[in-house]
Amino acid sequence: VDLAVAWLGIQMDNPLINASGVMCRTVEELEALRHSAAGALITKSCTLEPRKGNPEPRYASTALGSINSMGLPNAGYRYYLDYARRYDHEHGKPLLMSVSGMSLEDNLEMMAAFDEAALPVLVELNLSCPNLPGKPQIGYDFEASARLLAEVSKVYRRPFGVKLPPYFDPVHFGEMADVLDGCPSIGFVTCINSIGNGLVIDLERESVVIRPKDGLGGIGGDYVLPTALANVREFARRLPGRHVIGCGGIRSGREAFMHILAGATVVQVGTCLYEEGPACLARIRDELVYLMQDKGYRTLTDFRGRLRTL
Ligand SMILES: O=C(O)c1[nH]c(=O)[nH]c(=O)c1Cl
Repeated sequence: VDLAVAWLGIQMDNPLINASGVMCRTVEELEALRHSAAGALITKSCTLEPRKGNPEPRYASTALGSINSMGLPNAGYRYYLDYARRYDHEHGKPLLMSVSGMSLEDNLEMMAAFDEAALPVLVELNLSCPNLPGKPQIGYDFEASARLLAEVSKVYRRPFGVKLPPYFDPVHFGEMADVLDGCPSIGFVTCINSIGNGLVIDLERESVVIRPKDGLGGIGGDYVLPTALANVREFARRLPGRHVIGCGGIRSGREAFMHILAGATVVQVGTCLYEEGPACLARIRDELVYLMQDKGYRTLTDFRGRLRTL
């Protein structure tokens, strides 16, 4: 069995990447990922200036997944750009960079800086952070998304990707696919970000479990798998010439297989990585190999996008 993937000019020996935000905020965390079984790694979404993020507790796990309202804590884009400058792109694993500006101007300033640096990285522009009080998710505003992508394409002259929030209606799948179809620079879409503004309740304490936003936060883990798979399949169908990165609910080789069957080129692991640590990537990789062997598949292309309908 061969798990190799070649896409958008990068080669990965397996399709597993961390989800942006998990185990990727500091150089130490990124180096731990680089030494893990990950096929590639992505940095925490960065902003123009460093941010402390929301007050804690801002992350909690449950039996079925996680809730977070981190508030974009990060070291600022210069820190991640510096890491990318020192990175051994030639011999190391591919490096992806997540960008999540607090405004159009901030996004343009950061993307221009990444363009100027001309590093062999892939940029994932985050349209879907659900945890900035008072700020709507760009990904749910189709005109704002189209404007942002048109402006970014002028300052960042290479293919890049977007991190999308989950959509829940075929009309919205279509409207966002039209926006992305109209932007030739989009080489990939990552589906999905956490399901925004869920509420987890601690029954004993009769209380919420995170401090920000009176307990509201993005939901990840088992809760989101069906929604993640639907978004992967719907965007892969609507954007045949672009890659889809599957993210949401992956905690074993089984869900990784499902995402690829639904059309994902590669997949990202979030909540499971946060809870279990980088060792889960080797476990998931091996589970995927065994599952492919059981099913008689030799490569990912043997089944990618071949989800049967009834
Ligand atoms: O609160 C966060 O930092 C955060 N949390 C998420 O679940 N998704 C995001 O894109 C971001 Cl930016």
